[in-house]
Amino acid sequence: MKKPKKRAPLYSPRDRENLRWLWSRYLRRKSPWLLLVLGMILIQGLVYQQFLAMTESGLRVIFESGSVAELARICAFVFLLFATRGLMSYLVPRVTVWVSNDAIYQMRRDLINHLMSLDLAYFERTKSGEIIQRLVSQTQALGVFVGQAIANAVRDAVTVVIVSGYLIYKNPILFGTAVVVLPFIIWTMNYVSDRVKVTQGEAETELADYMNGIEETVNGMRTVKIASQEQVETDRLMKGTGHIRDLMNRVQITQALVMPSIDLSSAFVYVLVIGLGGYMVISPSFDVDGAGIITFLLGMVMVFDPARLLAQFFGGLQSNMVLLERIRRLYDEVPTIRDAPDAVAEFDTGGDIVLENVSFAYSPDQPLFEGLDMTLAGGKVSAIVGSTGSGKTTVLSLLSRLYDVQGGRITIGGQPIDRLQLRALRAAYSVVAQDIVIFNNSIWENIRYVNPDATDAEVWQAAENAEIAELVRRRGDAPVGPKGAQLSGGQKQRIAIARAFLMDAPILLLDEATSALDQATEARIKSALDRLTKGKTTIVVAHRLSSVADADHIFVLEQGRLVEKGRHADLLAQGGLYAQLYNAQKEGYDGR
Ligand SMILES: Nc1ncnc2c1ncn2[C@@H]1O[C@H](COP(=O)(O)OP(=O)(O)OP(=O)(O)O)[C@@H](O)[C@H]1O
Repeated sequence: MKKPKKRAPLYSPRDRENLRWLWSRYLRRKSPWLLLVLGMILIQGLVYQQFLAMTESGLRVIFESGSVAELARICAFVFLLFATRGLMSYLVPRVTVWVSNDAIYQMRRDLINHLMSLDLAYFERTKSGEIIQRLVSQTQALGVFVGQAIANAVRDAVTVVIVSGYLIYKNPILFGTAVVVLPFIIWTMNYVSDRVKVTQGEAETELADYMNGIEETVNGMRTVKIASQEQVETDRLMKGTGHIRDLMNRVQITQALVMPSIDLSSAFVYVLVIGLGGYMVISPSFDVDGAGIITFLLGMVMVFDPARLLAQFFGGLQSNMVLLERIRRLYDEVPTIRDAPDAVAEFDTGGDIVLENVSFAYSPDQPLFEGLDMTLAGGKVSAIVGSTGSGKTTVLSLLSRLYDVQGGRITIGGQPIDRLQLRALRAAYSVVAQDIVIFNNSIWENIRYVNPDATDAEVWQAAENAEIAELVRRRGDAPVGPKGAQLSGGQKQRIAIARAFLMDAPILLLDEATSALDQATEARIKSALDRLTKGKTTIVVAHRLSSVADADHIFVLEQGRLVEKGRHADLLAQGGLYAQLYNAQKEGYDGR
């Protein structure tokens, strides 16, 4: 048997909570202004009521007394009334747009701050399209909703209430008969709202996927072209485009149902008023005249227009509830990596870095480290080697708390790193990472990024040390393209090395820092790096074992386990994994 479909509540508790959140966080502080808006809207509603009263008097003057002077007075008053309404129509949006734009500004600011505080893991599981969409289009749409839609809806509601009140006062029987269509209107609104809400949710998800797809294609254009996958990418994007078209059609077609149903009900009401109202004028048992009925009909017209807009507003409200929920959900994400309440900024940056019984997994079903112990001696060069995927980069990520250990602890100079202020901890590292982030700016600005307070001389010195000064001179202020697209891999790597020189932090993390350089450049940079690392705690991750042969300590990882440790010569003598890897590479270089 088919289960009866349960209707989702029109405004779920979560919707109500979201609205409360929006109000208390972004709008309440503007309450005096909003009260002013409400006052102006009330005036607009009263203008309509007064207009109806004036019309009725005017009609009586025409039909009964025939006084031209009286008629002129009424006309002047009606003009004044509408001039007042016009002034309010200008002032209301001015205030509401200002209030809403400011609220959206605050919301974007909070979102940006919140995003910055989130863990790296959040960005690894969230599509960037989704984040962009929240910050750009969803907040914008919400702003328009708050600034225009709500103000208009309040104005319409006030008009409906005031004019209806007046009509009830004038002719309750006629009004009571006319509002029998109300349940039909409410039913239509509910039906439309539910459908719009569901479809809007699907459309938002589809849009985020779409944006993400575009971003992936644009960023991966090199691979797309080399693999001749333009058609595949076109098809993929077109599929998303088609989905969005279909979903938007569904949303808008559903919303379009509102208008005809209201038109039909208004036709019903007009016929009723003319029929029943006309009968009341003709019949001697009612004290109603022609002027009263004409005015009543005019009043019904004046009520129906805002009522129709109100119904439309309720249709759109559901979409905005979806947007509000999406934005709000971002706040449900809480950073886990943050300063402990008693975190300290001072610590012995030159001390040993010790991993004690560390366990860590990116996902619970795939543990990487289980009880890893390592001592990376302060002031010395430690190398971490091992086959690909063995966990070398992860060790560096754990040291800088990009992720937190799930068991055991990491200390620097005896101080657990989760007791240190994050800022202070991260400022202790100069990092040359594998994934180098280059901004679409000049090379000079890219180097300076890590230390905006550095002097020109310091930036030049860093560029000289990293063997990139010549390129800086040649390119001048020219931007390097999105993500440094106009640079070679080795050039990007030298920018990263220059940054490390400029940071000049007490601990150096070098993850495959020179892997993209030719041997001559590598040799030159290495001597500069040797000067940089002197006396500093240095941790080097490298595949090319010859480049770490002179490290003070070498740690060999295999699938997250520490399998060997020692100096180069000792490890070779042991004849274990290190010796095997070294000999295999040596054979490769020797071309045998
Ligand atoms: N952000 C991540 N989310 C989930 N799994 C990850 C993530 N980063 C790495 N891994 C997984 O963790 C394991 C260790 O990765 P890691 O990058 O530390 O290895 P590595 O030794 O540095 O490798 P390589 O030499 O290839 O750079 C790998 O199996 C990898 O697939």
